[in-house]
Amino acid sequence: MFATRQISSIAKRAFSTSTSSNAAKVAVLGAAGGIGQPLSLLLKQSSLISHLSLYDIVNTPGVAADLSHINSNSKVSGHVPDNNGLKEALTGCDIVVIPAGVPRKPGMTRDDLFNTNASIVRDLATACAEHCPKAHILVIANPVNSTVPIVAEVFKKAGVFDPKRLFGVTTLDVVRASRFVSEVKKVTTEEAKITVIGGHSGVTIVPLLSQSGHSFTEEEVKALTHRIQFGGDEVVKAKNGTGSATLSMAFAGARFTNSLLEATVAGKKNVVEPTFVKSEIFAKEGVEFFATNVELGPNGVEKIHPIGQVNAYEQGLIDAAVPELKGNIAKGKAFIVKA
Ligand SMILES: NC(=O)C1=CN([C@@H]2O[C@H](COP(=O)(O)OP(=O)(O)OC[C@H]3O[C@@H](n4cnc5c(N)ncnc54)[C@H](O)[C@@H]3O)[C@@H](O)[C@H]2O)C=CC1
Ligand SMILES: O=C([O-])CC(=O)C(=O)O
Repeated sequence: MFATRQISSIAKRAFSTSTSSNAAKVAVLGAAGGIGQPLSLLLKQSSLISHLSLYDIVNTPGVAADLSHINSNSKVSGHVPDNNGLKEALTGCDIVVIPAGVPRKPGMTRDDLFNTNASIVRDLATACAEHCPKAHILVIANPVNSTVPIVAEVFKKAGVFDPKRLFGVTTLDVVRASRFVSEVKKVTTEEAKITVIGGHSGVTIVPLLSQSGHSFTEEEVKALTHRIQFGGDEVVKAKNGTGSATLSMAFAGARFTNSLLEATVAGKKNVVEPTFVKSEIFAKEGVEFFATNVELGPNGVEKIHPIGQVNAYEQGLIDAAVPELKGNIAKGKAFIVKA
């Protein structure tokens, strides 16, 4: 009893109270986890964040106390479920980033996480729809191809869905693609900007190497495509049962969040990031969400870029991705819209 009361009073405490009006309240849900902690550390460095609100079912008071000693200008608060912790974490939020959920172990697919993560994401989305219905929602929790449709359906049910404000975070795929291509072509990562489209699992990850400006042998294309599609598996295998990518994901999640902050809070123009959003590109094939490069603006999605020119090999990859994506999206949707 004493311990619970003590934790909740610490949990509600906000630290380092300087704020700026030209900055946003950003919540990280799952903030005490493998991704959540380094992501929160990276976001603590942003001058475009006035309040960093950390929520998890455990340990956020400690994470918040620790981060609050960093002398950047944002306030940090830590919240756990006690005493309306989720409501306090979310109220007034401009951006909510969701890395809450279990990671893979070797031998699992991302879809194997559905049974556990679907309900976690549904419940967090329900709270967002109630307490910060206008916030931009950035979904990291896997399987992204299904968790993004889950958030959409929860928001639709609550009558507050704005497709311009819902993003599946696929940034890690382009981060990996850039790094892997830079290694093969012996160029800097700035010189290796790779478009990746589709979704975020296996064959739904479609790198468009032909658009990079580099030339590749057929073997290079096949090897790079496979490595980009299954880069997550490399980390899962190397971590040997202790989780999946956390540090590179935190880097990628911070990159996307910072880009969105630049577009929404700082008014920067021509901010483009790849992301899995509601899109017309394959809507006729029954694929409601699709990742392409997206221009971000003050209200979130400003303009969805078309796929552009692809070669026959890439067209084959797209043809394999579309039915898989369709199934993943339908599964997420059906979890909320019961027949
Ligand atoms: N989109 C992407 O590119 C990537 C996605 N991921 C996914 O991100 C998710 C998180 O991965 P890790 O941080 O490594 O896992 P983790 O297990 O280290 O951390 C997850 C955190 O979520 C918290 N959590 C669980 N249920 C919660 C709830 N109802 N409310 C709030 N917090 C809750 C846990 O307490 C834990 O602190 C996984 O689903 C993983 O597959 C991982 C890497 C890349
Ligand atoms: O592979 C996983 O399960 C985590 C993930 O999404 C990634 O690293 O791309």
